[in-house]
Amino acid sequence: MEEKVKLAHYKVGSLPTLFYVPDFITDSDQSLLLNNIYGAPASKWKILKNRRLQNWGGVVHEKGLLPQILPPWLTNLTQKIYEESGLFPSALNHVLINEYLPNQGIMPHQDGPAYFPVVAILSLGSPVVMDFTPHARFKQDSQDDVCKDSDGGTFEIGKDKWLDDNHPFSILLMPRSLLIFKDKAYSDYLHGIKDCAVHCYDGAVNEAEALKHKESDGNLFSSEDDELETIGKGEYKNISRKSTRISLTCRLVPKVHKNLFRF
Ligand SMILES: O=C(O)CCC(=O)C(=O)O
Ligand SMILES: [Fe+2]
Repeated sequence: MEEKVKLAHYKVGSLPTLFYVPDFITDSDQSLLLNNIYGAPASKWKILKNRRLQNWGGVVHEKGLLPQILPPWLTNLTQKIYEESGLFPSALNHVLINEYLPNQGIMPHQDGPAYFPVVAILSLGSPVVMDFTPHARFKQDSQDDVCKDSDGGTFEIGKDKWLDDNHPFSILLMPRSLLIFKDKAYSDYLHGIKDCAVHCYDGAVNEAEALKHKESDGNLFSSEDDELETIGKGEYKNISRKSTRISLTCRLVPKVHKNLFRF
C-alpha cells in the first residue's frame, strides 16, 4: 500500500470496513520476519491444542496492557501499518503471532474488549480462507430487526431478510497480504479458520484481488501457486494447505498500565 493511497481502494466485499491489501510486504520482508519469529527462544511459543502462538507487546488484561517493548523487527511492521492505514489513534502496541499447520485453524471468535476495535492481520506462508459469520448476539440484540405490528406488539423480521443484510462470507488470505477490518466486520461478525487441510475459496469476497498477486518466492515455504488448485473449469476452487501459515495480528491496546512490571 503506497503511502497516502486511500485505504478505500482496498475495500472488498459488501461491508464498508473490510480491506484486503495484496503484497503489503516484499518477499525479503517476509523472510526477515520468519527468521525473527523462528529465531525467538523456544520459551516464547505458547502451545495451544490447535496452534502455537507468540505474544509480543505485553500481557493483555480485560482492563488494559501490562506493556513490554516491541522489538524493532516488529515495530517496523506496526509503524508501516499505523502510517499507511491511518485507522489507529496511536502507534500499535501489541502483536500476536499464530502458527498453523495445514490441519490447524482458529475457532470462530470475536477479539477481546481490551483492543481498539480495528485489527490488522499480516499473513505469511500457506494461503488460507478466513470465514466471517454474523454474530448470534447481534442477531438477537438488533433493534432494527424488530418491527412493530399494528397492535403495538413486536415481531421479528424473517430470517431471510436478516441473512440478506448479514450474510456469512469468506476471504482468501494470500502470503504477504494485509487484512484490516473494523466496525461492523469487527463487532457483528465472528472470524475463524477451519482446521482442515483443504479450503474452498469459491466466492471469496477478494477472489480476483487475491489471485492477481500470487508470484511466489519459492523459499522457506513451498510455492503458494502449488497450493491453489483449480479443477475443471473453476468448479472446485480449493487450496491444498501444504505448508505452515504464520499470521501477525497487530492491534492497539489503548489502556496501558505503566511501570507495573518490567521484563
Ligand atoms: O490467524 C489469523 O489470521 C487470525 C488470528 C486471529 O483472529 C486472532 O489472533 O485474533
Ligand atoms: Fe481474531
